[in-house]
Amino acid sequence: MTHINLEPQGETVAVPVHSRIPVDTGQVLVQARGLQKSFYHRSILKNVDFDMHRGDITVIIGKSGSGKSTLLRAIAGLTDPDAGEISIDGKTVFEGTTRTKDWAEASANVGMIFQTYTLWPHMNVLDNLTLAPRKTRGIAASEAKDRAESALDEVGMKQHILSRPTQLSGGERQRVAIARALMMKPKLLLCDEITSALDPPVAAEVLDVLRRLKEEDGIAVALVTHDMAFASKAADRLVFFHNGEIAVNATPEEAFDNCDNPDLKKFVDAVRF
Ligand SMILES: Nc1ncnc2c1ncn2[C@@H]1O[C@H](COP(=O)(O)OP(=O)(O)OP(=O)(O)O)[C@@H](O)[C@H]1O
Repeated sequence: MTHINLEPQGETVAVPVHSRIPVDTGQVLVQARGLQKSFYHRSILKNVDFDMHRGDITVIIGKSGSGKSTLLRAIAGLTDPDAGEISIDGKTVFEGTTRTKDWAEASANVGMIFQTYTLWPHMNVLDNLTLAPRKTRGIAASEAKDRAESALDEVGMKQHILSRPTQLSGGERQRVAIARALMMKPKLLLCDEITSALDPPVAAEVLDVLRRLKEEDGIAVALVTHDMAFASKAADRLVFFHNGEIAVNATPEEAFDNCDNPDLKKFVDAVRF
């Protein structure tokens, strides 16, 4: 069995890559323990333990269908696991098979962004950003507008506040989608293949936005991607998903250079460039 360092910071402790992650009460923002999810009797998440730390970008890689999006959707509250526990910012939001009383409040800390932007084409950028906070979170129109301006400023898109999504490039749309996710001032962003449709230089600009958010605001980011070059540039931690399990959780250097996990090596060779 491969041994790698699973400690996010501090001492080096070699543990088997398939072992459970010890509970970490330091800078941990998300803790998922023992997550299980099946679709039509097919097990997609098999006892997954997963942590996200403040100010870290965690990149999740793995074959198509291995369960990466299902994990993000479970953390975002878009898919209920069949078993396990999820806590966000110290509050248990999901336990066993049910959402806890803290779920609604804690879910405001989570922003999710998708490959397809999911922006309303008939609304301008301002309305795209303010609609949900006003309608579902009861935020006043003036406050929502202030937040939208500040979020668009963070991603360098303030000058497009009155544009429609159809007038924007793919990279600009994705930056608007990030701004929309920032409207509720989240502590974590879950990004599902958000650069897959973008050219490499545009993907790099989006990555710069995420880096700035992590560095300036301490936002924790989880990024699902198939792009190994992007993964190695972006990641503080790299999680390799294999058949519904986390096979490797390591720094990129450990994962790429020292890890002798044959499945990861095969995957890296298959998708690299
Ligand atoms: N709502 C659903 N109903 C039925 N099956 C589902 C559902 N959501 C996901 N699945 C199945 O679960 C498996 C894992 O899906 P998931 O999207 O998590 O994989 P992934 O690793 O993100 O894949 P990809 O890289 O292709 O996006 C797939 O076989 C998928 O078809």
